[in-house]
Amino acid sequence: MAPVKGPLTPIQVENLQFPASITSPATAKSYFLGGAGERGLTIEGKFIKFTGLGVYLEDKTVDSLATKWKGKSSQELLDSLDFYRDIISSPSEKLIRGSKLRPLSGVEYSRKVMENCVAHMKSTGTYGEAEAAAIGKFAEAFRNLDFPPGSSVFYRQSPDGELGLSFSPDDTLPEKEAVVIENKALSEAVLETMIGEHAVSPDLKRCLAERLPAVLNQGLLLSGN
Ligand SMILES: O=C(/C=C/c1ccc(O)cc1)c1c(O)cc(O)cc1O
Repeated sequence: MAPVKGPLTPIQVENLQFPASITSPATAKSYFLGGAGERGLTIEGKFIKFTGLGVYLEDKTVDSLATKWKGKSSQELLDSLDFYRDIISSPSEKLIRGSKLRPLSGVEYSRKVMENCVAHMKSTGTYGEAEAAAIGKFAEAFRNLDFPPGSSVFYRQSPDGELGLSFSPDDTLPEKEAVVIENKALSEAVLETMIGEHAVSPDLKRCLAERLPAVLNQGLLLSGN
């Protein structure tokens, strides 16, 4: 397939801007913005938005998704758990940005992410000793951190199972990763908990389903960064 071109735009989630593309300062690898959305919790009957999540994909992800999903409508994609599972397991790198809308401590934030990841891995029978150790490493990476509004966590997921974590005071991708955790089940679980069966951001799922048909059908033209 030719280099992807099409009408991909940046996305705003509350006051957070997610640019239409990101280039890694470490590897010069570029990713396009598949979708972005809010993650909130209902507390005492009120929906409170805590984070904005953006999923960045490599151009070659489009090729791997196109065979099965080209020509499908947004509603068909939204209704297909397999579509999201194919994004999660596609043989390409994904970069996820989780930016804070409200202050959260590293412990508070990571506890929620870990709870969901462990629940998912247990439900699929992939949670064993190696995964428990990987979760320990994940907790340790967040232990002494604080996230003011606007600060970000970047998750780099490689197809061979690396999970790279970077922490940024703003929306810029740091040159150096803080930690790399080698565990495929955990690496995939992070994205699964965001866009999979029990997704913490239905808004992000909807956004991916709305944007990707144009990319799958016409290719990508990054604009308005
Ligand atoms: O975004 C979150 C977690 C947000 C959050 C909100 C309120 C708290 O007291 C703690 C954390 C998130 C995520 O990005 C990914 C995931 O799998 C689960 C989450 O909860």
